[in-house]
Amino acid sequence: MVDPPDSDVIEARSLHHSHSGSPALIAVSLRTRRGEVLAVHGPRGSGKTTLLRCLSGQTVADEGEVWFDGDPVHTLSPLRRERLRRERFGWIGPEPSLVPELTVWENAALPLLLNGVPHRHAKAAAMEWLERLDIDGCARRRPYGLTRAERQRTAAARALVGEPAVLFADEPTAALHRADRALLLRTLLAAAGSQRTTVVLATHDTEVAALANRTLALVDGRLTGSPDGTDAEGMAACSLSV
Ligand SMILES: Nc1ncnc2c1ncn2[C@@H]1O[C@H](COP(=O)(O)OP(=O)(O)OP(=O)(O)O)[C@@H](O)[C@H]1O
Repeated sequence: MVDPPDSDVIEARSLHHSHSGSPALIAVSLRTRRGEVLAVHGPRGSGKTTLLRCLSGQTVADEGEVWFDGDPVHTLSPLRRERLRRERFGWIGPEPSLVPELTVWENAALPLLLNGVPHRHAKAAAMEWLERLDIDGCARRRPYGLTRAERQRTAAARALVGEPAVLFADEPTAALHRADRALLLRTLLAAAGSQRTTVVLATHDTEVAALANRTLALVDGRLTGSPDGTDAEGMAACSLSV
């Protein structure tokens, strides 16, 4: 076996994955570094969601390896992978999937509450993120009746509240208007900078991908260009005007 990586937060080695016999990922290898924003850019159906699910341990690829901070993810039991996801990773998808019975702050605090953090601390942390996302005014409401942008901001707070080592963001702004996109992206990227959270951002939007430190292009399940993604330098130049 090849030595485990030491300084990379996430490393994927030669991932292959098929859905019902149809290949979605073909020999995908990549590395992330702590605190960087890595965009995986590709058209619809190119395999971005499948890749993020494999990297985050939601799916075990048919072949290949995923490592997190020097430890294998692909060999963990489903229970250990679930725990890893809950404790070290955050996830935000294109559609805000909130628990309808819980209030906005309870939804945002959920990862902490599930990890046994005392109620008072969990609420304070959730309120802080809701404030950063300018949705604290809705904290006591339930998701029903909120706009899609408000629900997505709540989902973003939930993804960030546990200060994850890695935030997986799968088309997080695809369903939002331009102004809402800017706030969400600004907050995600600021969080990455302030708490050294690594962000793996899947997007079909070149403007969004341009905000990342590095961009990898995924086409028909294959990464094009180098696995180190030396093809793009984004963040410093970005205007965050998306
Ligand atoms: N559960 C599934 N069952 C069967 N095929 C699937 C499944 N999930 C994805 N696929 C197929 O695998 C390929 C890659 O899909 P994936 O969702 O990973 O791509 P994507 O780049 O995230 O696309 P999108 O931006 O539309 O979400 C597509 O051809 C898709 O139709």
